[in-house]
Amino acid sequence: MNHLTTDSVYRLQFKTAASSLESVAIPTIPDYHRLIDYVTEVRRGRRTQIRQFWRICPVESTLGLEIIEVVEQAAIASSRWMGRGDKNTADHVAVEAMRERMNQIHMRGRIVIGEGERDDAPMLYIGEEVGICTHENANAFCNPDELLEIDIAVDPCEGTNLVAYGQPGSMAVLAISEKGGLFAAPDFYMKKLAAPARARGHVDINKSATENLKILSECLDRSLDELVVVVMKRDRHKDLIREIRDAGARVRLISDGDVSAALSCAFMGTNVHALMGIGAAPEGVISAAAMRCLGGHFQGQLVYDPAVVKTGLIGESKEDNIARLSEMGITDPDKVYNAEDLASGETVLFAATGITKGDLMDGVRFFHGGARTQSLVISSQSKTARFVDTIHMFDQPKSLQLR
Ligand SMILES: O=C(COP(=O)(O)O)[C@@H](O)[C@H](O)[C@H](O)[C@H](O)COP(=O)(O)O
Ligand SMILES: [Mn+2]
Ligand SMILES: [Mn+2]
Repeated sequence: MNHLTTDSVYRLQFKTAASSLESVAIPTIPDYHRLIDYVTEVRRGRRTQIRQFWRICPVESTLGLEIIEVVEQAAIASSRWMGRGDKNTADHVAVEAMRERMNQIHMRGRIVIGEGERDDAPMLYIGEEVGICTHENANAFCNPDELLEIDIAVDPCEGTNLVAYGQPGSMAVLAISEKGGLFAAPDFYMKKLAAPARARGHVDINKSATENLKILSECLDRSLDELVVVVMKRDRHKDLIREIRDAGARVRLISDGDVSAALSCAFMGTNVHALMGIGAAPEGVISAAAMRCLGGHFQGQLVYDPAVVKTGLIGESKEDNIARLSEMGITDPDKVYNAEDLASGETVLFAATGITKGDLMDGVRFFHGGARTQSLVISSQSKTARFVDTIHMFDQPKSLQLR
């Protein structure tokens, strides 16, 4: 199935006796007589009784590009509030900009991770439908039934404090998959372990930090003191930080922004070799989406015991938290999720634009009449990680800066 990328493949739509409209991705426009073979092949040998071939069209050819604009617009809006000490506005304007651009895209989207499960957010709330084909009058300009439903996880301003105080590592970010392809993470904390692809499946969240560092050192062919682990600077991580240092590795403390840290693990040259510790679960799913596409290691485990994390997202009682998880269909609260569990869809797309400068992307830079952004778009289908450098012209700029 391929509906999410910009690659030059086609979508064959057909009707069967049992279903109204279905579609499969095909690599080229085939000879008419080969259409049935294609459908059978894609459906892994299940021969399908085609009642009517509907049409062959390019896959959603603009989604990959438009999604870049979604994160770019959110980042630009937020970065106008960089360094102003007002995290709420930096967040709010990013949400507004992201939503506005998203609603211009020819798609049927649904927010599965958004602006808070509990805070009655008016925009990009969980369950909100986005995309032009979800509008009330959509029938006037598109046939919503022809479009695949997609799930979207957003964090329009990941690292609101970082933006407010001009610190590195904030970004506008989202992940997309077909319906059901992203874990609808509750507003809970999550213990996380991210590491480079070479350590994938070797390190394990169930092992101690000391054991994982030894494994990491072997997998990466580095001595322990050549390893750098990112940990969020929180009281809950005091023991973890001591253990990492005692093992001989070095710790890079961050105040916020663990999505950026997880992503950094997947790229050599960032000097980040692991992310350890507890952050928010929704950010865990977004990180997992990127790591799944990049082949990096990511594991997450929900934290529901207030004795482990006392502040923030979760309730006062462990039992209440387990009950809340169970209401959401999470019957094994201790389950360790791999990247493929958290972003299980056949096709996964990840996009981020730096708000402030980070390990992988520059932040938004304004100039007279415009701005320059750097983004990263990762696609599981095309197996690409594209760094996109964009000049935005707001009005008639006096000059365009090359670098
Ligand atoms: O830093 C973060 C804040 O995200 P945002 O609210 O979108 O600006 C995330 O990267 C963390 O994963 C997480 O939200 C944080 O660790 C949880 O909050 P805290 O209680 O401060 O640790
Ligand atoms: Mn966040
Ligand atoms: Mn945020």
